[in-house]
Amino acid sequence: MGGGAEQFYVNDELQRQKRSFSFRLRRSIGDGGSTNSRNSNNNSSTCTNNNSLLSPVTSARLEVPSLSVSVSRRSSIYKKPDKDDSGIIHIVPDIELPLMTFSDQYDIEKTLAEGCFARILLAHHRPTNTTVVLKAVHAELATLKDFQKEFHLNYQLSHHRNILSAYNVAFQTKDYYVFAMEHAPFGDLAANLGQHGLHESACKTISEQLSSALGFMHSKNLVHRDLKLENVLVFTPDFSRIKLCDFGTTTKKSLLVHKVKHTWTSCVPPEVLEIVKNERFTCMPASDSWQFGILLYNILTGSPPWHMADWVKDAQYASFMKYEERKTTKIPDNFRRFSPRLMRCFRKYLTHDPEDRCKVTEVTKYMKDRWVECRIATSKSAMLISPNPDQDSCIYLNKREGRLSADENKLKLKRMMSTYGLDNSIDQTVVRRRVIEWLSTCDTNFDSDLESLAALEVAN
Ligand SMILES: Nc1ncnc2c1ncn2[C@@H]1O[C@H](COP(=O)(O)OP(=O)(O)OP(=O)(O)O)[C@@H](O)[C@H]1O
Repeated sequence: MGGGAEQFYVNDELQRQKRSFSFRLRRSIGDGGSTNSRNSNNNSSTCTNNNSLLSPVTSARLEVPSLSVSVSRRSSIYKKPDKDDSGIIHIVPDIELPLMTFSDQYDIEKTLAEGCFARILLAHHRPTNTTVVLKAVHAELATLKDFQKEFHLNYQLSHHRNILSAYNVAFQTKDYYVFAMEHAPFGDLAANLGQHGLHESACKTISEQLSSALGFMHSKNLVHRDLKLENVLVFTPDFSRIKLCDFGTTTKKSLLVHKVKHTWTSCVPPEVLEIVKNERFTCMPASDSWQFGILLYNILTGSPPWHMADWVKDAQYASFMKYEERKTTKIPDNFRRFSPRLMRCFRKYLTHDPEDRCKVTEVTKYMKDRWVECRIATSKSAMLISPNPDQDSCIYLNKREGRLSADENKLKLKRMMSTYGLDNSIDQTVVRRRVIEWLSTCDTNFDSDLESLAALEVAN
């Protein structure tokens, strides 16, 4: 950046794969570093780095790690973390942030969102004629170290196709620490969800991508810690490309942390809910697994399964916990719409004890199964199911039934009854004869009708 505002990095090896405005990936990583968590005044990992890694280049280009290269080719930066967790990704470099104003290089088009700590701005980067999103973190709400850590992790994780790409561009203004990232044209999952959730196939697509992103982070011994609808960005209307964002609370596994502030209580795992204020606890990937389970339920239904994972205060959680611990076989009402296979999956993600919780990638084993069933036809909660004709709901099935002709319905009923050994073949001739006899005893004026019925019988 130097006198200018941006920082650009070069990696000859990846140049071939660069996008239209892409750049080259820097490779040098300093020694030592420090990490602080924005939300947890604790701070847990300690690193320092004296190298200023963001060496400027002269051309005005934005840099983002190429997404078309597989992770395995990313040599030094993405080498598997050592057994002692000293993976290089955990070393947060001290980045010198040049002071500038937004208008030096950007036209701010609009504010996309105001997070708890940051403003998210849609901007046009004039020198490269590129639309970017600027995450402007309030300088009085975050330390420089917090900012450096979030930027560093986001940038380093950008190689995964389901993790938001950050450009290698960071600067500070009078009030903000700022870094640039790609724009998600369809906003976040919360904005795309609707009252009744999404179709099963969309949920499968989302969960597969998200579990892959989180699995990638876990393989680097990183825990996201703030998985929620608002932190999943949508790039295509059919959800075939979604990306995880917001690495402000991401922490190295096994470090001592404080609770994440400013999140939904429904997303807080039970073991974290139990922690008293200011107490610290060990950060484990199992908390991402929990949040993944909550998010999965949320996208399937449109709302979280309970208000908080406290079996004393929350009856819905209490009934799930009883079921999950096999103290009852009664499926909690709000889970009745799901197939046994998906219930098995939920049990693994939403196990009360974090030690027993599955890995975040477990969901991939359930992709071929049916997830939503019509089991709740008689339950009260049936009314909660989406009237959306694409939704796998009883309401939808009933509507569809209504469209079938009476004959088709009779045929279906016959087939179903014979499956259960209830073959009810009725001799129509006998029925008709009985009706004729009965009518003849009722009303002598019915003669003509009787005649026509008798004629019908002969014809049959
Ligand atoms: N690249 C992007 N493209 C489009 N929208 C974005 C992008 N990044 C963030 N947003 C929107 O801004 C919101 C806030 O972003 P982000 O979570 O990064 O900020 P934050 O201050 O860390 O939020 P919080 O701490 O409240 O979760 C997101 O939920 C999303 O709706």
